[in-house]
Amino acid sequence: MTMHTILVVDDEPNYLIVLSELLRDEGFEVLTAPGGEEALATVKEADLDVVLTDMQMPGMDGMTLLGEIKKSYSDLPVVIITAYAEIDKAVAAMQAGAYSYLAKPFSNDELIVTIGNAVSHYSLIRENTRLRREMQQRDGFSGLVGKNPKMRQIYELIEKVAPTPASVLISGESGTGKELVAKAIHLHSPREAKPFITFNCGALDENLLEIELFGQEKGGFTGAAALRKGRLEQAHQGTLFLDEIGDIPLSLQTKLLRVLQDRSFERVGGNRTLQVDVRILSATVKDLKEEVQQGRFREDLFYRLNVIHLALPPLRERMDDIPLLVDSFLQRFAVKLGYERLEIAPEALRLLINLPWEGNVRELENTIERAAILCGGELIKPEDVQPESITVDRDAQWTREIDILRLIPDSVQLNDVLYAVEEQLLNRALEEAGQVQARAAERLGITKSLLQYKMKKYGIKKQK
Ligand SMILES: Nc1ncnc2c1ncn2[C@@H]1O[C@H](COP(=O)(O)OP(=O)(O)OP(=O)(O)O)[C@@H](O)[C@H]1O
Repeated sequence: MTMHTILVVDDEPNYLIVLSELLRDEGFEVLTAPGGEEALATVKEADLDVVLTDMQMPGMDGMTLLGEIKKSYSDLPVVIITAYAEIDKAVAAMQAGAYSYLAKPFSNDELIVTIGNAVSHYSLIRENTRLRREMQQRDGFSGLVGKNPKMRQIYELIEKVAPTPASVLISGESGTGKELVAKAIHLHSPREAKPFITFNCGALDENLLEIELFGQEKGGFTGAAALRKGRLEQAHQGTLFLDEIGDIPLSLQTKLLRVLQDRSFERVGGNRTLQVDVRILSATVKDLKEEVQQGRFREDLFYRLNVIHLALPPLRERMDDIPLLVDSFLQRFAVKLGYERLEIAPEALRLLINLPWEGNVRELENTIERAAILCGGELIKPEDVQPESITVDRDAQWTREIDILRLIPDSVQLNDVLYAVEEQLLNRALEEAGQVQARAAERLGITKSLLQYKMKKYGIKKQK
């Protein structure tokens, strides 16, 4: 067990001895100071848990010492000892930030309880600060990778809201990690061991959607052959994650609102009212406020879902996280593809850092997976990097019209042909685009950064 250190400050040597002995007997480590100045020097040097000081002392008195300590060590608890007749001074000390006071004469028990409370209070503050610092240094949280300040704020919010029953609305562009965030909230909540059920509100037609979410009674007016429990019931005692909530039809919004209000609902085709214990998380790429204004989304439902709002930043607003994300994907795909080693060449990484990433982290993840396959293991090179937004049209008409092979002499090296063709294509595209690189890249269906990389590779000089 760690020993807690108390600094006792008093100009009366006998009193100092008595207090120190008492506290030592209780297992505290005790340092002493005969006055305010000496005490301040000790505060700066020692790792203290509590300062216990007399109010009245010659030179720097207890009140001034308190003020000085609070300037630099605002969390360190200071307990003031006052004469019973000077209770007004004790009140002033409390207002100035003292943790507590002891009015003379006080009993041993009073002293020990007050100091014990101050020690526990400070330990809690220190633990919180340590956790916060640890969190600030983290590279990720619960499967989410990234240490950009915007992501760190998200981690902090997740930690705060996860233990509560509050409904959380997660917004963000496609591929920003909304589902991962929902899972992290569930995993840090008291419902962690219970089901996490996802329901995609935009996937099916209206009737099927209702059955899928609320279930269906056997027989009833729909004549269903068997009873079917919906996702809502499957999530009982756990978490229901409503993905693409902005797509849920208006007709189902009323029924969902009731679930949010009192956790009650009826299965389709029945009139038995059932109760369910679920926490509701939802996600949207749409601006739900705008949907409310357009009359497509119920305002009361919006407020019920949006008790806490978590807005995920697009990848382009946290480009500094790309190397970390790439690193984690490299590790994942090396294992998945059975490679002993998988790394990325610095030029290839540089290419990735310059792309717009409209598909966010999902697009980056897919790009790395494709590059990992294309490179065949070990090292991803710039030519292996082909983001999703750049697609290859294998059915293009021209490939069927021209017999390219007729133009190529027999027994040539594959790379010689590819390099020659690539170089000529680059030159032609640049010429046709009036040397405007962005336009040339667009004609070729590659990114500007990749074009620049290839120009360097073939020694094609910039004309503009
Ligand atoms: N911060 C992140 N760290 C690691 N992987 C991430 C991160 N964000 C997203 N991903 C990965 O990107 C992919 C997309 O994430 P997810 O499905 O959570 O996004 P989404 O915002 O819910 O997308 P959509 O709106 O299209 O459903 C997943 O494979 C996920 O693992």
